[in-house]
Amino acid sequence: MADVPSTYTDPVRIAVIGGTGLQSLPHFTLAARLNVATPWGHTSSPISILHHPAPDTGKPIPIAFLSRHGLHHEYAPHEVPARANIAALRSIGVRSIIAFSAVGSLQEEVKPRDFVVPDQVIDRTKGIRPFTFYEGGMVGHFGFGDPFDERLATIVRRCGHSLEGEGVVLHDKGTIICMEGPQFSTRAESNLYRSWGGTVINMSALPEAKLAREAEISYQMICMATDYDCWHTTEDVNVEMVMGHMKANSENARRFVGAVLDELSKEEHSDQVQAKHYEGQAKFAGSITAPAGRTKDALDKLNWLFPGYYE
Ligand SMILES: CSC[C@H]1O[C@H](OP(=O)(O)O)[C@H](O)[C@@H]1O
Ligand SMILES: Nc1ncnc2[nH]cnc12
Repeated sequence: MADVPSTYTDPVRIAVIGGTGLQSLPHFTLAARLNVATPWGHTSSPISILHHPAPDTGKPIPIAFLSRHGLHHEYAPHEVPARANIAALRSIGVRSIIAFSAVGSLQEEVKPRDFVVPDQVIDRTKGIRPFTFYEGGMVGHFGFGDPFDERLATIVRRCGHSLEGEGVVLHDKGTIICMEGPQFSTRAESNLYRSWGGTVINMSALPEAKLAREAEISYQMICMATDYDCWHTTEDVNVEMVMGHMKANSENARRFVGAVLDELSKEEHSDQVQAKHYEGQAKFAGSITAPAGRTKDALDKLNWLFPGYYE
């Protein structure tokens, strides 16, 4: 462990944020382990740089891996330093994130161990988590009609379907209810979310997805159902249940993520992986504050994230 490099000079374009029960990607070669300090503090775990052979050229492609809740699951959902995580990933070059999440199912047809590639989110966090890079003297407004990147989702879905019949069941769309936690929902809440059309529920899609959008990073969550929350006739959700299903299906989760990384490592996805379609958006979205109203503190922080964007 001690001789793993603590720096990595090439840009790293693709990252995986691992969630509950997916705290590492053991089948990859560890090339470096980075501790990145950002103006928003430290990341929830060191960033592992993993080498992954591109299927078309055999060339090693670097992948960044970050554990959302820390190496030992020590950060509760509301304590995850999401701004530091996203800022640190952007600072090493990341422009595409595959984020993994263990979720409760709000619909009968989404069974425990099924995968969902969601396309919508309903925000049920309570405003206690820092949720933007733009504050304290710089205002930014970003479109969030589609909270995930549909182009990335298309690739992810194709990879998931290619594994179907080998233990992977995939639902192509779904609305995540992102609740505050750390307590699970009441039965009344769970039924309310079902009536709203919620497909699955977690505690971590937000602010992660919002911050990725502000950072011009293409972001898609892959969810794996671990329980039926508390609306179903089966046993109410508990941690043992979540961890049990995650453990039992972790090999499929890793195969799914591995297939996505294989695909994204191909040269043909180079523009997508670099999120060329988002490039420069923050420059305009964040220019609403006239220079006279910008504070040095806000400018310093945002110029760390986007060198040269703002004066
Ligand atoms: C341990 S159950 C609740 C916990 O699991 C999910 O974590 P993640 O999204 O990081 O996989 C959920 O969001 C909660 O944080
Ligand atoms: N029922 C549930 N509610 C919120 N987050 C979850 N993560 C896994 N199961 C969950």
